[in-house]
Amino acid sequence: MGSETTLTLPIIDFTNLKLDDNTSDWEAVKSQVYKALVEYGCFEANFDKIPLNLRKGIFASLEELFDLPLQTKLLNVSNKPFHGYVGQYPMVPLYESMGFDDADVYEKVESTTNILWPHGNPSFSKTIQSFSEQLSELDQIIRKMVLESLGAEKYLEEHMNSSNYLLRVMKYKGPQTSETKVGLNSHTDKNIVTILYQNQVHGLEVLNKDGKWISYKPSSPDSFVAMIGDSLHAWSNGRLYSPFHRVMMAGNEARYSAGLFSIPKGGYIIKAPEELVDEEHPLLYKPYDHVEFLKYYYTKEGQTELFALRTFCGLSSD
Ligand SMILES: O=C(O)CCC(=O)C(=O)O
Ligand SMILES: [Fe+2]
Repeated sequence: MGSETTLTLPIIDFTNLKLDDNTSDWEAVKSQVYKALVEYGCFEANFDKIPLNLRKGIFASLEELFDLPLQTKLLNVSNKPFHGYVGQYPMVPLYESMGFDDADVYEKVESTTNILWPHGNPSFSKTIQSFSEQLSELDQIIRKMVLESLGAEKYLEEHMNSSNYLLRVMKYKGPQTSETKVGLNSHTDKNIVTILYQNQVHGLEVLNKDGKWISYKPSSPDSFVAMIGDSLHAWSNGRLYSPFHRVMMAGNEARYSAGLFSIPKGGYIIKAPEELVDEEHPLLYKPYDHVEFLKYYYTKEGQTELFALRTFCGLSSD
C-alpha cells in the first residue's frame, strides 16, 4: 500500500548566519540544529561561506594528492591513528585517506605538504588551509548552538579551546560494477563534530534510530553534512546522538570527500557537566581522555566492539 517515501536528512539553512549573531534567526536555526542532533545526530547544512573557487579547488587538490605514487603517499605517517596516510586495506580496497593535523594553521599544513612535495606546493597547502579555516566557522556555530541549547554556555570557551581540527581527505575508487560495494564500513565518529563535503559521486549513508539507512544526496553545491561524534554524545550525557554511517560505492567514477573533524586534545578529560547529570539522566560515561580511548579503539578488541566507548568507559545505569 502506498509508495515508499525516500528518507532524507533534515536540511538546515545557515545562509547569512554569523558566529557572533544574536538575532531571532540564530535562535530559530539553533532549535532546528538541536532537534536534528537529538533525532538523527546529523543534518545537511546549507553553508554559503566557502567561495566557488575554493569548493572546486579542494577537489582538484585531492586529485593531485591521490595521484601521487603510493610510496610518496606512504611517507605521510602520524603517531596518531588515522591521521596519516591510510589505504590499501584488503577489507576496504576502494578506500584511501590522508590526514592534515591542525588543518586551519598554514605552517602545520605546509609541513605535511612538504613531506609529499619536497620542493613545496604552496597552492595545495593554501587550498587545504583556507577550506579548513572557512569551514571551521560552521563547526563553531554548531557547537555554540549545542552548548546554548544544553544551557551549558559557560563551558563554551573551555570546550572550544580544548580541541583542534583535522582535515581528513578521502578517495573511494569506483568499483567498476553496478553492484554496490562497501567503500567505508559502518562506524560512529569518535570526535566532537564532523563536517563532510563530497564531489558529485554519492555514497554516504546514515543509519537512523529506526535502523534504516538514509542515502545522502546533497541538495546544492553549498551542502555539507554535519555529524556528532562519540565525544559530544558523551559530553552531552547521551542527549545528542552519534549515528552509524558508511560509504557504499557503485559504478566507475571516483568519489572524493573531505571531512573537517573537531577533535578533543590529548590530556583533556571529557566529562559531562554536572548540569547535565541528574536522577533522570544518570552519568553514562566515566570521564575519559579521547586519545586514550582512540588507543583502545584501534586495538584488535576495540575494533570488534560495536559500541567501543561503552566498553571503554560506559557506566551501567539501572
Ligand atoms: O566520505 C564520507 O563521506 C564519509 C567519511 C567518514 O565517515 C569518515 O571519515 O569518518
Ligand atoms: Fe565517519
